[in-house]
Amino acid sequence: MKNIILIGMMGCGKSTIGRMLAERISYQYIDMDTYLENKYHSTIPELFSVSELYFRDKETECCKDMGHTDNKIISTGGGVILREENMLYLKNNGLVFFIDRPVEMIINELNTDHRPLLKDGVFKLYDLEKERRSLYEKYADFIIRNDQLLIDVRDKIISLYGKSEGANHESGR
Ligand SMILES: Nc1ncnc2c1ncn2[C@@H]1O[C@H](COP(=O)(O)OP(=O)(O)OP(=O)(O)O)[C@@H](O)[C@H]1O
Ligand SMILES: O=C(O)C1=C[C@@H](O)[C@@H](O)[C@H](O)C1
Ligand SMILES: [Mg+2]
Repeated sequence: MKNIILIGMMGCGKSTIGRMLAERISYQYIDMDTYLENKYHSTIPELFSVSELYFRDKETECCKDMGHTDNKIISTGGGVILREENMLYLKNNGLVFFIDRPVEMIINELNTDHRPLLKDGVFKLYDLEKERRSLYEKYADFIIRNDQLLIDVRDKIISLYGKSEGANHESGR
């Protein structure tokens, strides 16, 4: 069965929802930011301190790794949509869900430590969202509005995933 890939802005709920999904359907959960930090034995701020390009190249390598897996719940870094190549790897064997949480809600919760792109303040999130929304939408198989109970978001994703994988199964894909 395909991976479930969660994309969206920093702090939109990918990790929280990812862990809830994994527990519910007994899939392994992978947080790509953590995977990347372990793979390269460096923190994200350390990689960014070389350059953003350096970090983005490492991120692409991790997407390539994910393209060879299945039956995983994968939460991605907020900027994964910046390279088409990343999304081709992830979509190779994954169904993509855009977790769409209003920026005002994100700002209430977000801790900006360890987030190089928010070093000038959390309000940079509005600019990032303006730049990135169309990309999240472009790559999403499904858009899930996250302004409701987390458990309802989880169940919606499971239902859409089940229907999609069931349809593929019946058509022999
Ligand atoms: N529907 C919701 N109801 C209540 N709290 C929520 C909801 N969605 C997200 N949150 C809260 O928002 C915060 C950020 O969520 P989370 O860490 O899962 O986001 P993320 O997308 O993984 O962020 P990042 O990977 O950029 O750190 C958490 O405290 C989470 O509990
Ligand atoms: O939105 C982004 O570009 C990022 C989000 C984080 O998850 C990390 O992947 C990193 O801090 C970059
Ligand atoms: Mg996360």
